[in-house]
Amino acid sequence: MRFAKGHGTENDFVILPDPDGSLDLTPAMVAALCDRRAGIGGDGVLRVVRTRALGEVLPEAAASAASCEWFMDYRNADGSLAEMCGNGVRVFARYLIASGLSEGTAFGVGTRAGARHVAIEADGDVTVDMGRPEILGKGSAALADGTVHGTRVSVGNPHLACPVDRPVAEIDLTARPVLDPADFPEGANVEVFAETAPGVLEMRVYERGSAETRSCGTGIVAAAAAATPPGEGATWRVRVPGGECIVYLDADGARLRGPAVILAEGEVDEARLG
Ligand SMILES: N[C@@H](CCC[C@H](N)C(=O)O)C(=O)O
Repeated sequence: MRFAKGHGTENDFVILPDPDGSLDLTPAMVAALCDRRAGIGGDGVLRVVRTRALGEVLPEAAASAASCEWFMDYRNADGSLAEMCGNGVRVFARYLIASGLSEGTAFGVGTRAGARHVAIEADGDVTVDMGRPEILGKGSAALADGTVHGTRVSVGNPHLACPVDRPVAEIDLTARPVLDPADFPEGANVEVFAETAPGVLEMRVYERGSAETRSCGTGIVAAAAAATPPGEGATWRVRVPGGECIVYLDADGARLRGPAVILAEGEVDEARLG
């Protein structure tokens, strides 16, 4: 099986080219590929499939994905599906260009949250139109060292973005946050963030279906949206353990700008996985 390995601010992915949708990608196979000792290692898998070959009925909310030639089939490291991945979609775009599957500097990528428009910037960064973050109300999560309170935000996928009044580095994110299932029937990604300078957020994240990761693009947008007064626009630099992204928020929604790297390509023997 061909694969590539890439990352966006150290949120890392195993990329599986499957243009015609012939790969039977099971949750066990995803978990084995993402295993950092017995597999390739990654926070998730990006299956690169033509939208017309996806073999999955998309919900109404994702109907716009049908207009895109390529679909990002995102799987978390535990094999579960996710609607969107903000770092993943930048890396996916970089892969399409590097492998000659797409041309030009602007195109759409299909996701389970709908079409996402990407633009390759002159300096190599990728900017993604992330849609309008939906503010859904308040929520809380029990972490290993206490309870955090924040804002429930949908960026296509579910988030709880929690402002904290101490350095984010001090927060214990070793255990899976306990959430109220009434608030989050599908689970959620939990961000803790603090404004450390005007226009600058420091953030860490515990990702649904993975664990603490070095970055989460949708989480970065969720934190930026939660930190912005309702009805206002803003530009935030969001620093995460794996680097930095910029979020532009205005009446049209959110754009996420950041790096995307493909660093290796090769072949993996399925028979030796997990
Ligand atoms: N790392 C991603 C988000 C991946 C999906 C997430 N774990 C979920 O289950 O919703 C990002 O960069 O947005």
